[in-house]
Amino acid sequence: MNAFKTLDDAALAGRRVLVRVDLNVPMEGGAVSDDTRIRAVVPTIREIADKGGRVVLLAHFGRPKDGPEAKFSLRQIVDALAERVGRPVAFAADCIGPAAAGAVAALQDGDILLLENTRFHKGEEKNDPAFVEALAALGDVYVNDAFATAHRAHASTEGLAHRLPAYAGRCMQGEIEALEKALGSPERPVLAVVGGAKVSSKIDLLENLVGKVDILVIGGGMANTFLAAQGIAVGKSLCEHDLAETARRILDKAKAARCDIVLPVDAVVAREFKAGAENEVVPVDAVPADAMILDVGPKSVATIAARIDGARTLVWNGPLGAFEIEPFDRATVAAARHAAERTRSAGLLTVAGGGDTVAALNHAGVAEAFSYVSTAGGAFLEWLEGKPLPGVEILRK
Ligand SMILES: Nc1ncnc2c1ncn2[C@@H]1O[C@H](COP(=O)(O)OP(=O)(O)O)[C@@H](O)[C@H]1O
Ligand SMILES: O=C(OP(=O)(O)O)[C@H](O)COP(=O)(O)O
Repeated sequence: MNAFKTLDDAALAGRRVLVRVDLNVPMEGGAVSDDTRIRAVVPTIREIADKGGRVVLLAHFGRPKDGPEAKFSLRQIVDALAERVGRPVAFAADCIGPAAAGAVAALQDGDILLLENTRFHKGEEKNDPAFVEALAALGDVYVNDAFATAHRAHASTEGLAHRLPAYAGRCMQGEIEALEKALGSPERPVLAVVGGAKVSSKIDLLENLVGKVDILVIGGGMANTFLAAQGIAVGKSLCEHDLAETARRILDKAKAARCDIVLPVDAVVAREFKAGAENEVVPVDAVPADAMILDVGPKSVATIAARIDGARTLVWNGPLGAFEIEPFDRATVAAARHAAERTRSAGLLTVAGGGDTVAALNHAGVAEAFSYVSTAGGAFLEWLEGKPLPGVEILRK
């Protein structure tokens, strides 16, 4: 049972409906390379439009630092979105002000409009009341369908719910129901795999996670920070050296909580971040000073596979390597296929999430074989560690 209101409770006909979605999709060569997050919000968009609502979509894209930048523009998503929804989607070059107001005023019942990246305004991440007001002026009703961004207390994910009648969209509703069903009381041992590149925004949550899971495999860019914290030289690898103390604290907490931490013992290193770059496998304590770790090595993959064999539940966020560029996809693909095989043959419960993680599972051809795939990475992990998600909590009020 959900304590929050859903689209079943909302009067939508003739209303301007501000719908927060997560369109933070992976791109390659200017095109959407994995459309999972787009497809996830299509039911909500169509339902609101079919009920006569005027759909005004709010979303972020990437992490722009200083205002508008073409590479972070949602304009590049419009065609892919319109194609998946199967209807025209208009676009406004700003999410507040005259451009947005004009585009919203032009909408007829059932029309769909996407507003430019909310993060082009500093007020978004600050949840600034003036920015919330500017957004709220564009709508009569607020729907949050962005579970993957529900761990952020931003203007479009949290602030608006204070100002307008607020409802959960179908993706948000479905994610929470599915995660509660799958992981409400997970069978042990529970194995978590955490990798990826968002080290600073995800490392803190590992402190609670080690109290919830039996084994934590750390890979990807995240592993480099833990290796460096133990005095291992990681060359030019993606690594947040200033988080060494945090990493050491997490290792201590894990020991106290009897959570096994599994770090890579070998690595695939290269001197260039590009497909087909010359590479070699080295022990993690022999990374050349001018090279970077782009994947975990084969010995580490064998250890991860053995840990998967011993688990009853697997939760996964963050690729083990830079899977977008071959051959640095090998560990992620091998581990994903192994997990999928254990799901089929041994009833392992496999739950994975995150924009790039889902893309990696699709790349490995196993997303369908996992028990459940969430659109969310960081939000999924925070949900798992038992932390209230601001975007969800405000809907429950
Ligand atoms: N060793 C590494 N060095 C650099 N980037 C890495 C490494 N391992 C993984 N990555 C990158 O991490 C990114 C995904 O991280 P993240 O955004 O945290 O995952 P998700 O979107 O699934 O939550 C991918 O683009 C991948 O290339
Ligand atoms: O891609 C996202 O999260 P994820 O990388 O944890 O899956 C969400 O869109 C949130 O993005 P953010 O981590 O820049 O706030």
